[in-house]
Order: sequence, then structure tokens, then C-alpha cells
Amino acid sequence: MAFQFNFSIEEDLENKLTPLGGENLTLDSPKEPSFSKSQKGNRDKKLSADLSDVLPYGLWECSSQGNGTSSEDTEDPLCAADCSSELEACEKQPFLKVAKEHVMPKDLNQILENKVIEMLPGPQHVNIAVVKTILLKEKFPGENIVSKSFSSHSDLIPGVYEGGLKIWECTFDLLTYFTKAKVKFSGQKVLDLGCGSGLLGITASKGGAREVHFQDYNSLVIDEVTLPNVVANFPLQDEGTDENEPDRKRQRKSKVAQELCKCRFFSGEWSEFYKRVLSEKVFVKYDLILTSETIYNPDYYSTLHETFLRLLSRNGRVLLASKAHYFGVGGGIHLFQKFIEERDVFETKTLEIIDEGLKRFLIEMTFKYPS
Ligand SMILES: C[S@@+](CC[C@H](N)C(=O)[O-])C[C@H]1O[C@@H](n2cnc3c(N)ncnc32)[C@H](O)[C@@H]1O
Repeated sequence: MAFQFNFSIEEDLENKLTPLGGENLTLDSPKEPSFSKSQKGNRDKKLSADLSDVLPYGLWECSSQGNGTSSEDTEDPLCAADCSSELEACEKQPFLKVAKEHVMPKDLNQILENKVIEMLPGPQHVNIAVVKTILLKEKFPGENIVSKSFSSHSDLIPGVYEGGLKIWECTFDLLTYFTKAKVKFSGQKVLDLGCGSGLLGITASKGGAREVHFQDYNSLVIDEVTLPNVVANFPLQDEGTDENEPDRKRQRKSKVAQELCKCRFFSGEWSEFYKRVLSEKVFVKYDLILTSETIYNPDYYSTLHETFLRLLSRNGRVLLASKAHYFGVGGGIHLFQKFIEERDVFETKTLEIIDEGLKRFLIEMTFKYPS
């Protein structure tokens, strides 16, 4: 098996699309980090990531969009109003984007409608579905994170858009590690924290996890990236060559539905997320938490630590992938490990150091005192 990409093609929009050429943008520049420059509040944040962070199709801009801000962005109570006041407001207030569970739509065919699936070469045995971000804006203006990402020339806007629309490099490091280390998912309850594309959770699900939860900050990411990816990535053993055959379609639907029963999807800020799941009558903690490129911002460490503390089962483990350092924002593996040590709740073990391009780390976290 191999990776797949899933593109949305819409003729009328296609003509208006211009791939980001990198004039003033960092997204496509091989030399420049691919995130974060927030335009307001003197943050001037720029995280370090190399070109392989950018999806093969990248982010796209629509030549007629101007700065792309929209008054339709009313979903986040803390982040209404226009983009500039929003960024300022978000800097003054804690990011408390309310957690929400996303229910899989009944019509699974609709989720993959207008999406073209392509194969991504690689040994990770996961198919990937990805949608063109311009179409997300056109069709789903609720969060409006695509145009905000364009207008701020950034892949990350703290408290507004946390980067889930693209696949970050460390996700592939973790996927490779799963294969190399023969990580066992069978029977485990798994959380893909800060999931974005959801490839880690999808791999766990395909590996026999009994339950997989996906969490991302942005609901648009869950609806338009994670969910389609999940649906597209459950291959059918009995799928024939003729995909158009009605009974084949039915089989696919029911098989996917079976897999989806063990998946749940959440958007929202981490503390809101853990409060939400812990408020359920019966909540069983996670055996395994997978998380990639989520420690770029030291402002979030406390909440992230609390999330692990509250949601990980006592004998569970966190597999975390990160770049050594995120320039501009200041986070990185050493700072995070220091933070963890100071809290004295978890111990960390370095599983792998990837020393090509930007240095990256895979670490494992377990409770220091499991019982
Ligand atoms: C840089 S993206 C990485 C996405 C994905 N894990 C990958 O490797 O491709 C960081 C992810 O962490 C999540 N995230 C970051 N800070 C968060 C916060 N404070 N609350 C909730 N989610 C957050 C976002 O949802 C975002 O998808």
C-alpha cells in the first residue's frame, strides 16, 4: 500500500487559482521557514521548517481575494470581528476555543465528493486524502483560516489557526518510526493530539487500535481534512477494480462505517478538549497519545502537560515528534523536555534523533510513578 492524496477539483475555481509563488510569502520558499509570521502585536514569529513541511500542492491563493479577511468568521467567540482586532484580542486572552465533537456525516460518499485520490510514495502504508485549501475557503467560510493564513503569510496564527491544514515533517518521522520499531496499536485506545491530517491516528486505526480519537484546534481542519482522510484511508480488502459498481460502493460504505465507529473527532483548545472528554459519564483514558509538531509554542506547554496528565492512562505513553527548535516562537524539544523535568510527573526518553535537514526528535513520555 502507499500514500494517497486527495484533491478537490472545481473547474471554475481552478482558473482563479495561483500557486503561491513566494513573492512575499514564506510558504514556498525553500530557504524560509514555512510558519509563522503573525502580522499584529509585534509578534513577528517565524518557525523553522523546511520545504518538506509544505504539502506537495501547498496552500493556494485566489487572485481575486485581496487580503481575504471575512466578516463571516463568527465561529470562535474569542475570535470574531476582523482579522486584525482578532489577533490583538487573541493575544490578550487565553486561547479557549471551545471543544466540539464532530459527527461523521451519514453520507460518506459526500465527504469524498469532488476529491481526487492520488498515491503518495512511502513505506507507511497509509492512504492520504487532502483537499485544496482554496476550496475550503470558498465552501466553508466559517473559520476562514485559509484566507487568514494567506493574508498573514503564515502557516500558523496563534489562537486562530494552529497549522493543521498541512502535513508537517515530523508526522512522517513518526510514521517511519512506527514501521521501524513495529509499534503495536492492537487493542489500544489512541489519541492523535493536534492531528491535522490525522495520519498518525489513521495508522493506529489500521494497526488494530480499538478506538481512535482525533483532536485539532480548528474545526475546519477536522471537517475538511481529517474526516475526509479517515474515510479515504480505510481500504477494502474486497474492493474490485470497478469502483462504480453499486454493490461495491455499498460494501465500501459499510466497511468504512465499521472502521469509523471506533473513531471520534474533536476540535478546540486542549484544556477545553480534556474537560469535554472527562465530563463524559464513562471516559477511559488513552493508552497511547501520538502528537507531532505540537510543542512549537512555549505558551502552550502548561496546557499540553495538563492534557497528557489528565488523559493518559497510568501505564500509557506519549510518542511525540518535534523539531529541535522552532525559530521565532522559541519552542523546541530541549525547552519542552526541561519543562517536563521541572514538573516531575513524566519521564522522557529520546527514541530517535533525525539529523538531516532541520534536526528532529522523537521522544517517549511515560508517567514517572505509574502506580
Ligand atoms: C503544526 S500543526 C501539526 C499538525 C500535525 N500534527 C502534523 O504533524 O502534520 C500543530 C497542531 O497542534 C494543534 N494545536 C496546537 N496548539 C494547540 C492548542 N493550544 N490547543 C489545541 N490544539 C492545538 C493544532 O490543531 C495543529 O493541528
